[in-house]
Amino acid sequence: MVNSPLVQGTKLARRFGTGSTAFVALHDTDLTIHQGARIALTGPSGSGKSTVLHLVAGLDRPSSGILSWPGLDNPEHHPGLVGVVFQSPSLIPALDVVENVELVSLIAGVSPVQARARATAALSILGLMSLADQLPEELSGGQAQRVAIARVLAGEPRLILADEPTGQLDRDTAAHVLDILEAAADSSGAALVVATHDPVVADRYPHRWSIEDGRLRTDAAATIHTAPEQDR
Ligand SMILES: Nc1ncnc2c1ncn2[C@@H]1O[C@H](COP(=O)(O)OP(=O)(O)OP(=O)(O)O)[C@@H](O)[C@H]1O
Repeated sequence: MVNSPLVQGTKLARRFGTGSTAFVALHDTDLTIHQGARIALTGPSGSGKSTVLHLVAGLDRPSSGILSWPGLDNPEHHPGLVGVVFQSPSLIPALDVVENVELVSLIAGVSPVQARARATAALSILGLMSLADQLPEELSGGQAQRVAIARVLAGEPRLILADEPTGQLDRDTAAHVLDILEAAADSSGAALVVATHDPVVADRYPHRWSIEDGRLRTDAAATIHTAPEQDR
């Protein structure tokens, strides 16, 4: 359901190291991502964008704070519900496109027949079936990134996190990849958070989170705020 909370973070923080060399990559932060939200996460290099995405994706654990999934029956667990698109598509070279896309389902224990059906559906929805038999080395950078998005869609995510998904692409190709990313989110009803340096990319989304030195800021319409200064 749109507008009900999907993910909530309470006083999330990430510190690296200990003692005098400790580094705070994310200061205490409360956040909410609503079902179906569209959010751009902007900030300079090293500001903490990937840190935020990795925590929400469950790829990293907060040093303190709690991440929960109130929109799910069991709010503590979210396996397979988050799809992550990285700057580099990271396709497996020995597998063709449809095999790359179905792999995530196979690893999750889905039957081979159903995994192939999910992969074919994802490629069809995104208009990529013509690439199904190609090997990654035969794809352009933009095509490979679109296949990586199909791979995320085949996992049937409730949330898609994209970390500089167009950072290696020219403007026109980037726009095409973002169209595909948004189509994937629309078709699955997933919320979408896109981390980017690029204001043109950020302007595509109605909500804006910005981060500097591990401190998140937002516009009034967005769904995230940092803790008061005295709490940091
Ligand atoms: N494993 C780690 N150990 C120590 N410091 C780290 C580690 N991972 C990230 N950092 C630091 O945390 C800060 C935030 O890094 P992060 O990768 O989140 O930034 P970013 O905004 O995504 O940068 P970029 O846009 O360049 O990808 C940086 O100063 C980085 O050096």
